[in-house]
Amino acid sequence: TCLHECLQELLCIFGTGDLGRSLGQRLIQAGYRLVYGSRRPHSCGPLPPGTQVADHEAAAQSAQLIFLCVHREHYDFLESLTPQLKGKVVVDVSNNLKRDLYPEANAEHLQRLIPGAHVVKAFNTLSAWALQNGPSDANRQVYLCGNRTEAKQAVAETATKLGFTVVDRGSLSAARELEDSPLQLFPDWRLPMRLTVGLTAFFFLYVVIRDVIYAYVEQRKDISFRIMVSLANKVFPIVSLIMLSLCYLPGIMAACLQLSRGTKYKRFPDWLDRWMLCRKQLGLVSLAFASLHVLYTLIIPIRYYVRYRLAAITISQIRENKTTAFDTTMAWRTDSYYSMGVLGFGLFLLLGISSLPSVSNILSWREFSFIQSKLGYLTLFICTFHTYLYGWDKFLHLASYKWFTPPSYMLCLIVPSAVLLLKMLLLLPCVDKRLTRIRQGWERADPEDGTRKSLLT
Ligand SMILES: NC(=O)C1=CN([C@@H]2O[C@H](COP(=O)(O)OP(=O)(O)OC[C@H]3O[C@@H](n4cnc5c(N)ncnc54)[C@H](OP(=O)(O)O)[C@@H]3O)[C@@H](O)[C@H]2O)C=CC1
Ligand SMILES: [Fe+3]
Repeated sequence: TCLHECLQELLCIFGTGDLGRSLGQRLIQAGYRLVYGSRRPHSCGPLPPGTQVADHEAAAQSAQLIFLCVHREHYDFLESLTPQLKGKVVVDVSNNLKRDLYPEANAEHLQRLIPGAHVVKAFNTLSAWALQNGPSDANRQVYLCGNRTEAKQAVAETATKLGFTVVDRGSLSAARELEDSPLQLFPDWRLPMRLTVGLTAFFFLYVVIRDVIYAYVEQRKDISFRIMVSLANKVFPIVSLIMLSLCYLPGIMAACLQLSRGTKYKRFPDWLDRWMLCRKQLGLVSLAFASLHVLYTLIIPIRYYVRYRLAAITISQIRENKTTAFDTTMAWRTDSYYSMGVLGFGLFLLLGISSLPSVSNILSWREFSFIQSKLGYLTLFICTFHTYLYGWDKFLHLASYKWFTPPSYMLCLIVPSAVLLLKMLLLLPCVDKRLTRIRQGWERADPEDGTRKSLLT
């Protein structure tokens, strides 16, 4: 048994709660020997088979590596264990319920409590559930940080044996960041979401006032039922088209900045940087709204209101014994409008698919930028054209401007039209040549001046 015991390292876990049990089970499966340290070693419920349990003192004494699976609020009891913990590696796995709950990171607080021990922060980004199920593709990484390299190495070795990939994040001062990371709520999505909500609210109010309230005030007609489908199907494509243009606007602005500065070695303003970094999210929201537009359009024929109107028109024509003549222009107009919509949406799907990491990873940089830039502008152009076709001849009719306001789709066309116009200006041979020279660094390259290169190459 001595050989057996000497080969298998003995580890210790403080705390017999959810995480303590799950972690223990994994450690046993990986071939470690394990002793739990508990306040009540004789009544702590079922533990993974093959483990021992002792009081904190005895457990700490017997192992070199101790996982602390106890909430931060209860750390105080460790102070009395100072002699047993001297020189030991103590792993802090704790998380907080909220950001900035304490002035100090849990792991740093722990290191101050037991200065003789080597504290390593690790495993906190995994859940007890993930540990129990073993590492899966989506949850393979263990982040760790600590002040002592040997201590980190010991923890990294254990994590590797459990099948995780270890990412070293540096000294214990990185603990705060590691503790904050499970509490993050889609940080990259904040700006795009605010924009989406703002634009949606604005255009919704706009169409409610302009369509529903206007009809009520001017003609005493209640068409509020239109909010559910008709108005929704105005707001979604409008927001989608604006968001798609907003994807491409920062790139154009960056090019204009570079042109006016005559160099690429100068940092962009912060807001532009942040805007560029959320282009993917802007595009995805836009794609989601475009899909909604497609679905809403598909249900138009089964709407009660539409079927009622169609039947009413047909019946009145039968009664009056009349037939309306076939209008070829109308056929051309509606068909090209639908066709552009379908084409635009198809290209848009392609853009969305190629932005998936598994797809973009197999594309070369040139292929990726061809799809995202060339096909992206083509998508924007087709979707804008689709909207112009929808307006057709209404742009010049005074009757379309109720209360001197343009229809919502005309209002929204301003942004994509401006983006496309600017892009065409940038494609003019003389402008394009100058921009290429700036981006190749041939023109007034002064690296002294700038701290960062542009995101666009
Ligand atoms: N659950 C999860 O998915 C994850 C949890 N964590 C972190 O792991 C730690 C433990 O979480 P979890 O296992 O869920 O919590 P539990 O409440 O399930 O377990 C905590 C354990 O701590 C011990 N304990 C409680 N009070 C005291 C005290 N006053 N003094 C000493 N020991 C005490 C108890 O063990 P005993 O009775 O044997 O002494 C108890 O079982 C937390 O810091 C948490 O943030 C991190 C990532 C994921
Ligand atoms: Fe449309």
